[in-house]
Amino acid sequence: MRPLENELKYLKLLSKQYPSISKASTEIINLEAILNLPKGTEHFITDIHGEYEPFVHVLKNGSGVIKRKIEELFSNTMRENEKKALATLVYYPEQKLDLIIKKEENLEDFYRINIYRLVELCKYASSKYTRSKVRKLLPEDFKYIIEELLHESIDIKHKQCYYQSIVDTIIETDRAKEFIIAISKVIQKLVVDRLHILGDIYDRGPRPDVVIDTLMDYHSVDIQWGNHDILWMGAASGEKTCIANALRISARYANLDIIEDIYGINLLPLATFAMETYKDDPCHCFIPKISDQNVSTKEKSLIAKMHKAISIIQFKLEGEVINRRPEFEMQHRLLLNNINYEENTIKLKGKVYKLKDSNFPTINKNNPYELSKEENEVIEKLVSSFKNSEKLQKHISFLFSKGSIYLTANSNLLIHGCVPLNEDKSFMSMKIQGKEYKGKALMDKMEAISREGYFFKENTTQKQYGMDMMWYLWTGKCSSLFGKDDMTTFERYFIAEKESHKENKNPYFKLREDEKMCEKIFEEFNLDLTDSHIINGHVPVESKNGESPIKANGKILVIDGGFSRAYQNKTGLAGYTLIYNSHSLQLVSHQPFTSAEDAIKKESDILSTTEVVEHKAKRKTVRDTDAGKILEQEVKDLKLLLLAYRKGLIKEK
Ligand SMILES: O=P(O)(O)OC[C@H]1O[C@](O)(COP(=O)(O)O)[C@@H](O)[C@@H]1O
Ligand SMILES: [Mn+2]
Repeated sequence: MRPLENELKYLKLLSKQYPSISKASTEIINLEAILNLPKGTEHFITDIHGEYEPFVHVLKNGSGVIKRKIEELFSNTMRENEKKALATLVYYPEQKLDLIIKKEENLEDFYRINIYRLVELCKYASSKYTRSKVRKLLPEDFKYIIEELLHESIDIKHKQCYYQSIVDTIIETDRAKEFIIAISKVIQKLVVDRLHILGDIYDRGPRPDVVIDTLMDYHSVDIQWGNHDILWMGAASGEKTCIANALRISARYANLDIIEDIYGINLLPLATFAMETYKDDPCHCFIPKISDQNVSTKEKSLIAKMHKAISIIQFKLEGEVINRRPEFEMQHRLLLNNINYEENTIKLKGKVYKLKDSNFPTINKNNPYELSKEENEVIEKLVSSFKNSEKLQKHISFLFSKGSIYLTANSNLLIHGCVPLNEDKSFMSMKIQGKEYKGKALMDKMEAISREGYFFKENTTQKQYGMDMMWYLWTGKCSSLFGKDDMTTFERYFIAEKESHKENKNPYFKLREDEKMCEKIFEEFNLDLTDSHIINGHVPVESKNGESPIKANGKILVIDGGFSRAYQNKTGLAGYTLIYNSHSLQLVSHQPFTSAEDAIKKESDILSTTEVVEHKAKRKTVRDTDAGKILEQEVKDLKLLLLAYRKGLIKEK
């Protein structure tokens, strides 16, 4: 068969890279070899909520994968405590070595034994990758040495001397510490081929910035945005309502100093305004949730005032967005105009409730959504601080570049919250700029618009619309990130009756239990009906009440297990992670983690239980993955090129 004209053009281009039959056929052989290798391990983590310590630990131990490899490799040759020590060395090489160097009497001996063990472990962990892939993961400093050590077999007598001499030289030249650190990091990288973060890096916990810095340093990662992430993305774009919300949550969890110290956002204007405006107000509904005993009563009282000030600013600003975007259909969230400012009550869904707090010194009852002059100044200054925070901008542009609303990866659909559905199982639709969208198309559209909110020029209508969309994604009923009909923030602060706090989850959360519904979703996202899964975070799985994270006969996995300390009493756990290797899909549940310090000093690993969700009858190879599909296409193209060479349609160089 003769290639078509366009095909021939393309093949000529390809021939520049593979100018001869031998070059093209070597590449085919290489690609075929890669296609037959076992699929790399994927690691899924969600809802980190600023809890950097357990997150970093789970990342370092690969959800238990490193421990398992040590177990498999050294089961009969090492004691339990030695295995633990080796694992800790791989997780925290710098810190552990600092401790060891101080107290170890025979350091040389320690180095020799551990370098040997680490090289063996590294060999084992790299066995399913090609040499070229492993080479790419090696640090420049030790690239050559590690490669040599990995590919030498010390059982062969004459090579033993060679191996010994390399190790001796490492120790003699005083490079053992650096070498151990380097090879430990290579092992950490080898056990996870791809990391998926299913959203909610931000809010509630202490250091989301450390989480993002860690991710920026990670060798292979993608992110599915959570509602708390999009909130910060909107805030960094300059959207006032997002800024107010993000600050409100930071005040609620007493994390304001981090905003100042890490992101360099000046909170003085807000603090001064709050102290003046709510001077004699105890702001009792706004006392922050603090577990830290070191925070003084005075500090708490200041945070409560700032918390109230920014909350009122938020409610006013939300009114503005709701009014300028009727297509968001959020008019029912206009609450400030339902307050009876004389009687201190509010009318909601036909019922009158007493307000727990009725001191609103900045609200003009005739125009409750209007910001006071001072409030306006505060928020304008905040907008400028958020936009000019170099570190925040660096973090948020990383979320844009590595992230998306959803991702399909190796036949799995990854979404933080849900696929918005109606009760009748149809996809929920929303009118955007005059056109109806639903299902996959709705998510694609919302993502495209959000990107405009960050990347478009200042003061353009597209940018403003994009920024408003990010706020909608935080709280709107058609948002796949939020997945509820209402966010009852006002009610939670001001009304005692719990019935008013209720937020109804999208029907998806019930319907997803049904396998048929999952199949409909797979179809919508062009995924295979039999082999696919949906992976969600967002809603903590109440495992202590018997809820299972595995739903719809294994088609859905919900892995929000409560990294967030604030939610651990709900779940009874400290988080789930998911591992997808060439043999199986495994769910790992983690017990609370004390601290990195304990993990290093006491070698106390996180206690994790692994459950195999699905065992693959046939081991998955690279050929079965998305990357494999691309490689297969390359092989096909190269075969066509070979044919063209043989027929003389293209000349060899
Ligand atoms: O427990 P908190 O911090 O007060 O937050 C409650 C709010 O958080 C939300 O659950 C959203 O956060 P999540 O994405 O973590 O669920 C809202 O629906 C709710 O109003
Ligand atoms: Mn969430």
